[in-house]
Amino acid sequence: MTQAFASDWDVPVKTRLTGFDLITQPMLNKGMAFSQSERDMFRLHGLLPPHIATIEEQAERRLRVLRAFSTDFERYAFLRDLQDTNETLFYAVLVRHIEELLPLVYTPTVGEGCQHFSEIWRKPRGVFLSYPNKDRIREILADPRFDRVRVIVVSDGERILGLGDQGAGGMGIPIGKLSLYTGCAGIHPELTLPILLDVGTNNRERLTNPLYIGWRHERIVGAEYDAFVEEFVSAVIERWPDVLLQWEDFAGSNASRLLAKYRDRLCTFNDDIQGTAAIAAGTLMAAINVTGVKLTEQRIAVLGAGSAGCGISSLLLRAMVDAGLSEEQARSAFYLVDRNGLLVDGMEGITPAQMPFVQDRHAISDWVVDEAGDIGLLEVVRNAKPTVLIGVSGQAGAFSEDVVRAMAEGVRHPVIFPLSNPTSRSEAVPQHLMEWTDGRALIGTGSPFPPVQWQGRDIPVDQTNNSYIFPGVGLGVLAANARRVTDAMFMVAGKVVASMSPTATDRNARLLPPVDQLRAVSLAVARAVAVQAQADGVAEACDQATLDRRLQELVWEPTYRPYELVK
Ligand SMILES: NC(=O)C1=CN([C@@H]2O[C@H](COP(=O)(O)OP(=O)(O)OC[C@H]3O[C@@H](n4cnc5c(N)ncnc54)[C@H](O)[C@@H]3O)[C@@H](O)[C@H]2O)C=CC1
Ligand SMILES: CC(=O)C(=O)O
Ligand SMILES: [Mg+2]
Repeated sequence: MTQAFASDWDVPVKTRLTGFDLITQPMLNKGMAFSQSERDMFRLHGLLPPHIATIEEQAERRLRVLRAFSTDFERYAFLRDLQDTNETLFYAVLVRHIEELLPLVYTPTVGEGCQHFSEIWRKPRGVFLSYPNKDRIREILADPRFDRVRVIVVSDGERILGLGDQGAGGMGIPIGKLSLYTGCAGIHPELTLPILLDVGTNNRERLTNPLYIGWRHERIVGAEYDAFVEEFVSAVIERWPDVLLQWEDFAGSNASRLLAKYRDRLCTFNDDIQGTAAIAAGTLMAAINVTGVKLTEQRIAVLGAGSAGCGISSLLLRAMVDAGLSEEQARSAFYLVDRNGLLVDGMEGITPAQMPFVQDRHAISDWVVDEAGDIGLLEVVRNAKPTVLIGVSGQAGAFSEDVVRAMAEGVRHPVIFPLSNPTSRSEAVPQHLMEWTDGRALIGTGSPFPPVQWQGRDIPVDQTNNSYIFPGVGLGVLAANARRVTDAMFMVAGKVVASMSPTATDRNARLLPPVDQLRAVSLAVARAVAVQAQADGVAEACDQATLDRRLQELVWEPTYRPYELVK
């Protein structure tokens, strides 16, 4: 099949496939939308009912079925099946109904999809690199079907959202993330490849489930794990020297280590560290339009000092330094709280990523704490009076009434972002946050929530999720032909989202553009990221017109093109 670009929607797709072979190819199948002449040419008569449908009609039929299911998990399974049957139609439905479908193909329902991946597995999608196949990685990736791949999302399934180790079921995440690359940024599905590094699982439920599809073995760790990942990355570089590799949902200990190891060897980033940082920073910048508290005056408490917590803190620290603070002043504005409480100097087990954010014991020596001297989130909030509270701990309800009321006593407009996914792991429910702060909270959540009701009004809840960032970063990298991904590219991505915030012109408006504008957001992010890549010297310089043309060529619209038979 030839590559489809937006600009050549009327250029015929050339294929040798006919009959059943054609309609069972998800990327080529049009179902009942094959025209009469295509049915003649490709010997499709009898394989399809006689009616000739439009894509709009097909989309409507699928939507009716989707809406008739009683659970979101059934809807997830139905959409996965559609994606594996007729990919163009899947994206046509997704793009037209992004707000309704995003919670199904992505968080929260994708979490359930990963937990039950083995039960609903039907057709192969992407690549499973299982540890017993460690000597066949190059052979597997050599498949000509992957010749056009330009973006990979890879996971080892160990930290799936806030749901922990899902083993091979973690494949749901790379598939879901790449669906957003196409749905939000228009990157053609053929350019994307989901990969699952199946290195075992320590999840007993998965291991003892007779239907489990993965390698039935406990996780390999240490030198064996590192050698496997090294083999994978080397094979990727050899197969696709210019590919963009996105790491997703690796456990904290591996996430930052692997990023540091590989970020100078290929074009790569970790979405949980860097993408999350950009959307948290962008949403905070939008909140500043409302609160009027400058970035340099913010005090930031973060619950969960893992990949996302340290990534967010690092990017915000950089932004504060850019805004005029010294590094030391900026560091002192962060209060990172993990399982053992506030990170303070001298604490055991501090990781390199946490190190810049440990609080000086002397600086907090006058804090009022209980007799045992424990410094948990409540003590931090009472003493530090944070202006911003961010949750990336995966601990449902961790922003308790005590914590939130204490925060609301200390600041006029508490900025509260319970970012953990899926919904069941959110640190707070927005309606409670509104009630406990007398309507003063500015809220952003990782997963979608219904509007909050306050004083007779419905107030939308903004989804502070890296889905506002990574599709656009990917598109920008591809358009610029960037060789590396820099931190500045994420900073600019966050700023672009903030610049598109409705609060930029109306202080009473919501913080983020609504989800149904994700395509426009991704395009704006892509443009800025591509320009930043050039400024950072990781992409060849090109003029704006060239960049715009490349972006236009890359953005695929899910419509059917005419087909031509290759004899
Ligand atoms: N909204 C968004 O776009 C994103 C949300 N997330 C969510 O953030 C959460 C964390 O993700 P990562 O940072 O990648 O995971 P991680 O495993 O690297 O970090 C989680 C941290 O929370 C700490 N933690 C666990 N229980 C705690 C407790 N009771 N009190 C304080 N800290 C505790 C852990 O020790 C760990 O350091 C997940 O639920 C994930 O879904 C992650 C990335 C993006
Ligand atoms: C959104 C995302 O990347 C996560 O929850 O892991
Ligand atoms: Mg993630």
